[in-house]
Amino acid sequence: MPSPKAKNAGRSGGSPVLGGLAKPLNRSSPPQHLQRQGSDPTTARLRASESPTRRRGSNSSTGSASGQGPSEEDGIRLNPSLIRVSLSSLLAIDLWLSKRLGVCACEDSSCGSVRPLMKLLEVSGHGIPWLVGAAYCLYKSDSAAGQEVMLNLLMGLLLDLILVGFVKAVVRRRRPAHNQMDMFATFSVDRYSFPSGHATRAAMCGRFLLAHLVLAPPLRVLVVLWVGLVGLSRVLLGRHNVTDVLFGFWMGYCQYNLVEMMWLSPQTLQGLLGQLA
Ligand SMILES: CC(C)=CCC/C(C)=C/CC/C(C)=C/COP(=O)(O)O
Repeated sequence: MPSPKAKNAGRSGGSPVLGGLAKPLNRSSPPQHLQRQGSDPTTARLRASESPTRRRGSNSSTGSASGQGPSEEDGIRLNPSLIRVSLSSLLAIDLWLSKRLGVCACEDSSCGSVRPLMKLLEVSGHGIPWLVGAAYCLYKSDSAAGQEVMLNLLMGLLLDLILVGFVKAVVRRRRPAHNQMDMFATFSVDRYSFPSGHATRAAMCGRFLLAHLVLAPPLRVLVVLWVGLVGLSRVLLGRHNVTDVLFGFWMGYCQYNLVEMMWLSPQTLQGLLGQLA
């Protein structure tokens, strides 16, 4: 039987790639007023090299007066679009992969038969069982160390709900189109998918259990396995994209650090209660 270890006791339309390159390509085409001066494309190109934009380019250290290679200015303009292209590509891969992995999204899906198992994992990472469970253990615990641990777990769970709700409300990323919105007990922000609340909770609670309960090695492995499976089930059920879950894991991991920093010791608690009374 594990015993608690108290802290004090120890979709956009066009191709993203084309979108990113469109601007630099447009810059090289001759301006309209130059084209009007002569139909000869060579003359137009020569006159284009005299335009203020070109002149500025030729003054730069890497210079492109001869029209060879990108200027420094081109480099500066290319970098942000390179970042944008990389992000768009990552997003496209994320959407594609998440759609392919959503094999339990409905009963008719390729792995629809394992959907009940995935939903069981969903319940195991839901906020309500965790809150009720922690409150019950707090009530039943007859040692100060146990009460301290359960109180801090409760605080962590509430903190998780607040932080995830805040990020979801700010980012407002829609859930995947193939998701069936048949989850039980959700808040209004839970129509958004970034980050996965189940993933943050699983990561935070997993770390919490490993740090504060004395568990036999097989049980420790089971906790880590459970965290991973809860995250995987979010994608298989079609509830989330892969990045929602990965970010959720990272956020939950950091949330645990926050819980440790804000750890309520019996002394702090007594002080707080004393101030309230
Ligand atoms: C006492 C109290 C405020 C309880 C609320 C518990 C509750 C309804 C939590 C929501 C859990 C939930 C459905 C999160 C969504 O998880 P995702 O992984 O789909 O983001």
